Order: sequence, then C-alpha cells, then structure tokens
Amino acid sequence: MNGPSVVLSAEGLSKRFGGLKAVQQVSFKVYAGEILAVIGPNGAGKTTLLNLLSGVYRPSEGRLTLLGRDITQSSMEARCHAGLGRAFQIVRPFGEMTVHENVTVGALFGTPGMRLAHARELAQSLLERTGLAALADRPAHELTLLQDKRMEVARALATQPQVLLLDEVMAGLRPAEAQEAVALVRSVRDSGVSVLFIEHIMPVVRDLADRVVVMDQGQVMAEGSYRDVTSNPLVVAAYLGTEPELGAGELHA
Ligand SMILES: Nc1ncnc2c1ncn2[C@@H]1O[C@H](COP(=O)(O)OP(=O)(O)OP(=O)(O)O)[C@@H](O)[C@H]1O
Repeated sequence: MNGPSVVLSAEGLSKRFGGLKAVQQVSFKVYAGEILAVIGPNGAGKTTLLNLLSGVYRPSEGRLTLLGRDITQSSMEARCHAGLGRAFQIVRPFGEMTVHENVTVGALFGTPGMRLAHARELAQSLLERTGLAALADRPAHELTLLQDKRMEVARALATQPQVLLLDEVMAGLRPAEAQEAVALVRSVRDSGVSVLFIEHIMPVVRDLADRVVVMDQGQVMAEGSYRDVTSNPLVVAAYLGTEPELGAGELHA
C-alpha cells in the first residue's frame, strides 16, 4: 500500500554554534498536501531549523531531501529553484517598488529564464489570490502589517514552491487578522503546496496544523496531532512557566 508521498525529509539534522547545540538530531517528514507546525519554547531551535531547511545554514550533521533529491549542501537559491519557498518573519519588501513589482521579482527569482511578461501575469494572479489586487500599483511601503504579510506569502508563492516555509507570520496580527491569515495559508495548501510553519500562537496552531512537531532544547520532544502533543505531559512541562502566551488554559484551548 502506498502512503502519502514525502515532499521534504530531514534526517538527523544538527547545527552547532561553537559549543551550543542549537539543533540536535532532528528528523521529520513533510507529506504532500499537509500543514505541519513546528512549535516549542523560546530558544528551542525552531528558527535555526528553518534556516537549515531554507539553506541559510548548512547542517553540522544530517541530511535533507526535497522531492527525493538531496539538497543538504544546496544554496538557498538552488533550494528555491528545487521547490522550497520561504516567507520571512520580518517582512522585507522593496519599499519603493509597487506591490506588483515585488511579487514579480519573486517570480523571476524562483524560475530562472522566466519571461518578464509571464512573471508579471503570475504576480497578478497571486495578488488576486492573496487579496492584494486592488493594491497592485501602490508602493509596498504603504501596506499595513497584514497586507505586508500577504505580499510576503505572494512573493514566496511566486517562486512556485512545493513546500512553503513560514516563520511566525501571524506575529503582531490582531485575532481577526490572524483568522484571515489562517484562511490564506489553508488556501495555499488547498492549491497543492505543503506548508511548514513556526508559530507561537497556539489557537493558530490548533486551527491550522494537520500535524505538530514539538521542539525543546534543539530536539524533537513530541510529534502528532495538536490534541496529542498538547496533552503530552512532557510538552506541558516544557511550556509551563516559560511562555506567558502559552499557559495551561491555552494549551488545551
Ligand atoms: N547565529 C547564532 N549564533 C549563536 N547562537 C545562536 C545563533 N542562532 C541561534 N542561536 C542559539 O541557538 C538556540 C536556538 O535558537 P533559535 O532562535 O533557533 O530558537 P527558537 O526556537 O527559534 O526561539 P524563539 O522562539 O525565541 O525564536 C538559542 O540558544 C540561540 O541563542
């Protein structure tokens, strides 16, 4: 019997900074069509893991496979071309360029040799999908935080990824805005792109994640459904008292 196909696979990934083991022997898989959350207390190694996946860092040990291809030593650009897209936590648009131009740059970066006219069309269709079409010709610096995040997702999607990596994209959003962002991420998944996201806001994790990987002190301490991991005593113990936004009530919300 064939199981769901693996899109991204990490095997024994480790990253040391001097004597500090920020990520230790982390293994997990992302399957086609799933939304996977990576959670954990501050300093657990989540951002370092995302940086290992997207190619900001090379691992000290371990192996990373994207669509069956070993990308452990590939550059960020090569990973992007191979199907890995990333939207950054800190939104860094080209402020003077229009929203449409910003997304067009994503398209050109993601697919070498793409014709400008095609990149512009792709950008336009993504602005429609992300609810930004009315703002296409505005300079990017005029966008609100939520609009910036939408544009960042549109720019990442313009690279035509198979897996989209999201680093705390809900941070700073009001609850109603976070709900809109949740709907956007679902629509990304529904369009056939797997999503791996780091998130501190537990209601967002509960609403969005098909599966949750919990990190603590650089290691995977639990993996499973939201319900499973939040009722795991080890996970509760790792969180309690360390994160004001993640009290016991929130964990079981
Ligand atoms: N470039 C670096 N050089 C040295 N140490 C680092 C570096 N980046 C991260 N660290 C350390 O690695 C550990 C893991 O950090 P990381 O930022 O990955 O955790 P995190 O789970 O993303 O935390 P947060 O939720 O606070 O963002 C921490 O102890 C951090 O201080």
